[in-house]
Amino acid sequence: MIWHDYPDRDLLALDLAEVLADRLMSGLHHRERVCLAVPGGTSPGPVFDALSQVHLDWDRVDIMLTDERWVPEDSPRSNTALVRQRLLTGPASGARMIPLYADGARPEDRLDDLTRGIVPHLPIDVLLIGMGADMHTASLFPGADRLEEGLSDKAPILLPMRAPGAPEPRVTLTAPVLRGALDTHVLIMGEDKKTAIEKAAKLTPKEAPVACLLDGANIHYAA
Ligand SMILES: O=C1O[C@H](COP(=O)(O)O)[C@@H](O)[C@H](O)[C@H]1O
Repeated sequence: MIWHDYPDRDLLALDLAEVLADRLMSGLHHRERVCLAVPGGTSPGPVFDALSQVHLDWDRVDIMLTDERWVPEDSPRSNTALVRQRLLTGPASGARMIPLYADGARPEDRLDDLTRGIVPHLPIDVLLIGMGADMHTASLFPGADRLEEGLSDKAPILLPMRAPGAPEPRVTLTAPVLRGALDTHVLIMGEDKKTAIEKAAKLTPKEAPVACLLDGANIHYAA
């Protein structure tokens, strides 16, 4: 882990947005298009606000979520809605969003379509990812029904996931896809998450799923 401490959450958001923008720009020097994967949940909003205002060639950026809750876009729990409202706005509105949700009663109904949409954009160039205090990352939750499959080196790209700690079914990128990212940034805020990530570094991914991607990852932290 490469640890980056920030004096407060506002500075973290501004500085991390700058780091991500730099990495995207350097990717765009070498490739026609770059892929940025981002988390949902409560933490990344301020980073999205800052990143969306940066002037770069957003028309050449593909954005996908690390995971999605199986809820329609008008739900306050939709990660897709968060990205549309806070990241795909201003200069960044030129970016293309790769869907991780489609109409269907269950994630299984649309998994193949969603996977087909993701494949051409891999590997992820820049990965921003979150973590819950229970050490889940993306929607790889401790105790989830398909966690073992999601952590396996042979995992498919995308898996449905159901877990005691998740109020609705999920879809999630799996460990090999997340580990395959060229550049990884974990965003954590609050003492409870600091304690959790330090603990996770000493556990197996089955016990602490975030452990599957900590090797060489940049951890961005503010209390
Ligand atoms: O449910 C989710 O939780 C994690 C952590 O979210 P936070 O609210 O504690 O920041 C998030 O990374 C993931 O994308 C999301 O679906």
